[in-house]
Amino acid sequence: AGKRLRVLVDMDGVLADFEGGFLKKYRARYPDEPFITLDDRRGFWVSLQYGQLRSDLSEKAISIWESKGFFIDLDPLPGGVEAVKEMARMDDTDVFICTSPIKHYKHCPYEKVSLLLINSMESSAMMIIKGFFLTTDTFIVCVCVCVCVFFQYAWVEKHLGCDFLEQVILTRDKTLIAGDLLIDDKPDIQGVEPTPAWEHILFTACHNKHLSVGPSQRRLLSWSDDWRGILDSKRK
Ligand SMILES: Cc1cn([C@H]2C=C[C@@H](COP(=O)(O)O)O2)c(=O)[nH]c1=O
Repeated sequence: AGKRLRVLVDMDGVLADFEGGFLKKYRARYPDEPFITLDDRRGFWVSLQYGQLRSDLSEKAISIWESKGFFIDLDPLPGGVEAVKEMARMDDTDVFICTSPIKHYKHCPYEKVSLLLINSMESSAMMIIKGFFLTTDTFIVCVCVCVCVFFQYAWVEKHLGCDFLEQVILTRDKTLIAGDLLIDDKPDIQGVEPTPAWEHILFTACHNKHLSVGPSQRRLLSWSDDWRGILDSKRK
């Protein structure tokens, strides 16, 4: 058998409709605040562009994807789940969901919930657990991390099934992950590894579709584009 092909697929913006889900929830939560249409989106970081619109809007934007169930509620992008399932069935092919956990917690509304949780659970076990954390808010941040990360995992289980949880890689540095292809909507994927093993296929999204990319950078315009041809081009 030939060498096994390893495909890394990003979640937000590639399989899950982060931008659409964000705009819907942002407008619902802040109906009187200015917003950026998907056509006007430029640059990967939503928080940055909202901050440029008005400085306080960055934190308001962040609070949206930190809110309960944001990730699990995201709609799948057309054809993504089907494509990943087909890859997983292909001979000599392994596919992993390679996604970054969120990094901001200061607005996580779970702070309130977890504070009640902690104060109510004054059991000995909780006292021991709390003892491990320097302060209660370290513990709160950890609760937030778990909860937010849980919802990112939960999306995979909901749309790809629980067996697929085996294929999830959560990392803030994708350059460390060995694979042949990385399909991701983020134009610049930086990390500690200057020469990552994978070829980055730029998945077209509202925020990057106007970007002119180098001649060597291949794009996948959507999941109805020829992703099978891209995989085949990497098979030895
Ligand atoms: C657009 C945007 C996203 N994020 C978080 C939320 C989910 C992860 C997705 O990262 P990815 O795995 O797509 O590289 O980044 C942010 O933290 N700030 C932002 O402005």
